[in-house]
Amino acid sequence: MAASTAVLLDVKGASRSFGGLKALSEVSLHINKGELIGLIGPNGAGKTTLFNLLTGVYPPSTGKILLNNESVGGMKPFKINHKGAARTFQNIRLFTAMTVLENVKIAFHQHARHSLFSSMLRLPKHFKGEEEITQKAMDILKIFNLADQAQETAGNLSYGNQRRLEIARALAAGPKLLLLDEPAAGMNPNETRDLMNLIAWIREEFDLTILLIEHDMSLVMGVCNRIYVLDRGILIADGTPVEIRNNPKVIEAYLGQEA
Ligand SMILES: Nc1ncnc2c1ncn2[C@@H]1O[C@H](COP(=O)(O)OP(=O)(O)OP(=O)(O)O)[C@@H](O)[C@H]1O
Repeated sequence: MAASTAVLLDVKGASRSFGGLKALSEVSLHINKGELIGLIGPNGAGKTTLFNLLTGVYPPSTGKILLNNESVGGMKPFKINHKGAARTFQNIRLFTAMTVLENVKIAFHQHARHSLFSSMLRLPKHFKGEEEITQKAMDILKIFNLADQAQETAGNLSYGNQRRLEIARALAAGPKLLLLDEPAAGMNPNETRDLMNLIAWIREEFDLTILLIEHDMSLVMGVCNRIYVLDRGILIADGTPVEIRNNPKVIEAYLGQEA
């Protein structure tokens, strides 16, 4: 899909400190609607901190975050989620004792239209809502090839499938912006390739804009339109995959990590 030039996410000079540590310094970046953008950088560069600011886990110490032209910096996570930003976590966060289907349904419930009042009173509208949610959850599980395991306990899924279920849950919120924190971590090369194809596909299918943190460089280079590079809290580069691969600052940051 050709990315339109309308800006969906605009980060202006965002900083975040923890005590004396500046985890992010004056970071400015933007993502246009429909883009698939990579966010890379050595360990401790501030990638997850940026996700945490974008999703309301922490407010920025300074700076602005605009989602669809609306200032969302400092809003509570559920509010930003309702405004259209959903994420997955580096460490998988599922309800491991519940079924695969229940995991997705819970995510839907947070966005269900039927009111708390009708749910409490178990009005007919409630049951209609339940049926609809079950159907929608099953539809998403089908896309992720998890429908056959809908009644399986989530904790029993393979690691790769647990990661896929996390993304399925994030999609239940009907996001415009999907933030994926190392979605392929711990996957084998085949699982990783399948996942990347799936991410490219859901972007089209759900009309998504995606920001992806990933350590696997070939993977980021293969799927992303543009890439931002953080190092020690500072944005040191942005550009196309080819530009980033040849950028001396990026090469130095990564060599510095290995040294
Ligand atoms: N809640 C917190 N309290 C204190 N320090 C924090 C907190 N969150 C992050 N940091 C610090 O901020 C810096 C950036 O961490 P962050 O997790 O954002 O990096 P990262 O690029 O995601 O790293 P990795 O690739 O290792 O996941 C690190 O020095 C980290 O220890």
